[in-house]
Amino acid sequence: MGKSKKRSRTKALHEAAANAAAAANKAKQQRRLLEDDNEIDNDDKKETTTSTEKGTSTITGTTTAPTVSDIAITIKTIKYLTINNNGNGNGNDGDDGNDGDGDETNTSTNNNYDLFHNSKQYKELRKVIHPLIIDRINKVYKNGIDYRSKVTNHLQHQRWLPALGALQGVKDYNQIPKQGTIQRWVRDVDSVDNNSNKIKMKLLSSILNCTNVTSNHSTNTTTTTTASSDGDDATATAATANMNKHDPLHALMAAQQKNSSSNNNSNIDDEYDEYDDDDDEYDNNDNSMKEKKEKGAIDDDDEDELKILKGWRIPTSSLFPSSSLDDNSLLLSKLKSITTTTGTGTELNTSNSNSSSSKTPNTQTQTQVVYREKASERTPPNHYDLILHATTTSTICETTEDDDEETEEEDEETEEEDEDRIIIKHNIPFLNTNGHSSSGAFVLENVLSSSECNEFIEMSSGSTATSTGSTISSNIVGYQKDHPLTLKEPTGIDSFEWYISKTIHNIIYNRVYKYLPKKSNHILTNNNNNSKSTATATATATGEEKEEEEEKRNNNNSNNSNILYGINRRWRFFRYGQDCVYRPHIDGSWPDSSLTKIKVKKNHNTTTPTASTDTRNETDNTLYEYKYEVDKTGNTRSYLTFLIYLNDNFEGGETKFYYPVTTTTTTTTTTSTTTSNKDNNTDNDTPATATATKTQTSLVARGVIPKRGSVLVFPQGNTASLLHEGSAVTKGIKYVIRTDVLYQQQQQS
Ligand SMILES: O=C(O)CCC(=O)C(=O)O
Ligand SMILES: [Fe+2]
Repeated sequence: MGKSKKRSRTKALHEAAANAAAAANKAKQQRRLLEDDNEIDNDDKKETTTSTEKGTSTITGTTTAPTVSDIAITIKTIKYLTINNNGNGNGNDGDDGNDGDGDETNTSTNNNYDLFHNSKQYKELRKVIHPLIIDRINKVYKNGIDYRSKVTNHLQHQRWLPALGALQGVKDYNQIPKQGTIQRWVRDVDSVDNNSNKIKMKLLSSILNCTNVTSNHSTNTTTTTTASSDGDDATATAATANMNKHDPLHALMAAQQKNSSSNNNSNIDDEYDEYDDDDDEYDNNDNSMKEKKEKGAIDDDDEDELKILKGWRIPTSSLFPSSSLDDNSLLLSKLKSITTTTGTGTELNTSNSNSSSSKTPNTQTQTQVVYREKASERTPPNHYDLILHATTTSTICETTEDDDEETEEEDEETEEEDEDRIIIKHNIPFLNTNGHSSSGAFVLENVLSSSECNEFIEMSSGSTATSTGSTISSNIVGYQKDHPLTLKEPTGIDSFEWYISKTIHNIIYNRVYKYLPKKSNHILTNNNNNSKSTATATATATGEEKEEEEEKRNNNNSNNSNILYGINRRWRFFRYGQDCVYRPHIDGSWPDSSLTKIKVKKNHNTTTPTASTDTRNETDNTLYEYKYEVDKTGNTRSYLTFLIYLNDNFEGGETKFYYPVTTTTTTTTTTSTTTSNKDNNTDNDTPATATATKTQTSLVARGVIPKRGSVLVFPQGNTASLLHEGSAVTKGIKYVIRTDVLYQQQQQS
């Protein structure tokens, strides 16, 4: 590191220390002001809070005087009460004042403040509001400061550095965020300017660090340095090595600790709020970032925040495939039988629709729209409708209220046909070491044959392309563009949503069943607020409301054992064009989806499909309606992502995971202070050693290289918080199917 860098860091430390000292002194002064006024009676004093250890502030009922942070809260509260509410005392409305929710005033001036505290004219007012203040302190402390809402708020306003500070608070106070919250944070961080990649990585890594996956990968390094200088450098090294030099907050904390120990005060909650008071100053505009860099808070010279490792490839195996088995599979014949005879009557698989296989059933399977969500109603709004297709058979007309057209014989067939199939399960080594030992991420090789993959690609590609840019309005199967209104251009990741038939589900499920965990003890939460713009049918409540509902549901269910239920039949086909990337995200947990075929009435007219349901004339002119429902069971949630790779003849396009790795470096520095021994004319070295341990967390990215026909399975949501992306496809086109593995809460007897 250059000398000037070191100097600027030292300067930043001094500044931080000075700021901390000023804050503490100011708080102390205010405390004196309140006490000197004799307005805190003894009872109130007893009710104030004390903090026994960092991060746990409780109402103790002792007579301990307020801590600096109590006072800081008080000060902010008074500011709030006096300035925001004209001193009428109505501020005690449940708003936390300093919770970073944006309500704090920036217009307060020291003049107002001093006037309020010092002037006799406000004495009566001070008396009146004092109980309110105490009440506020108690309230804030009882609930603890919610650093999560601070993070949310800072991220929403693109205040990246304050967000980092608040994230540290979340971690230190062990405030585990909900799944939807983590997902939102990751999404918000995605908008960090690409030029500020360092801060972006830091934020992502901090987010991952404060999830309930507490342990990280970790490495230890021991470095021994011998310096024969005058000792100054060694002292400097030892003094700074204990801090994570990337983190301005750590520097600040260290400075505050130093300061607070001399002030005999070890609890300064405001250490996480260093940047709070001047939010605007730290907004993410280039100037402020530049300024921060100049102040040494962000060090460009330090090691990379993100280490990208070479992609991981499934070890090669010579056991399969058996091509004769592939070409006669029931799955293949089922796929080949699918035609689109509704709507315009366009035949989908012109080359295959007449192909005969020994197992080709006697039925014509058709696709039709079973659910449609208007482009403007999608989350976020899109230029294109969301269309869910399903296959239905035309020759078997059941009168049951069931969408599952298959016969029992077919069910048996699905079990028989895969007896010879060899599937290999590969645990993903880099997600299953150290801290991620319980991530349970794995790849199943050879779930689909090459021909089956090709058939899926052909089937999903359909005969339509949305090159006109208009929303598909027919029943024709085909990929659809994804173009959220917030973006100038489409994402380039086209999608096709298909509610697969029970037979297709059973074929795949039978193949993978024995490799899937049969039980999950995790609390499975639902999150319809998912990243890509694919919303579910029942998404009406807000994200927060849904999270609350979910939490209630989970609380009512003390036994969180969930048993394997099946694969979500709503499949999302994604087609990545050149350079397209599915940006870093954490997959959400989803409820089950179902399609019910309801016999409506006899009708001789042909009907046109409607938005959310579809009607169709069967051969006997019975009218059926297909009702797509989400969360019909009410107790089934997904816990694993199930990603099927349909091809691998492209470049790039890894499924890349980001995970924090903590490196602990112990540096022993030996300094020799040379004293001359005149008597025997030799130099006498008196070595002094200083040992410093430095812990640094950086983000590592490593991809799984797609292999055709294999399935990547990994935990979703906050069960593992696996941050990942579909990396850019650098050449060719990538096809995947994305669905989830569902688990059902066990009924209590
Ligand atoms: O395409 C990939 O490799 C990743 C896709 C993904 O993360 C998703 O669909 O949730
Ligand atoms: Fe994903």
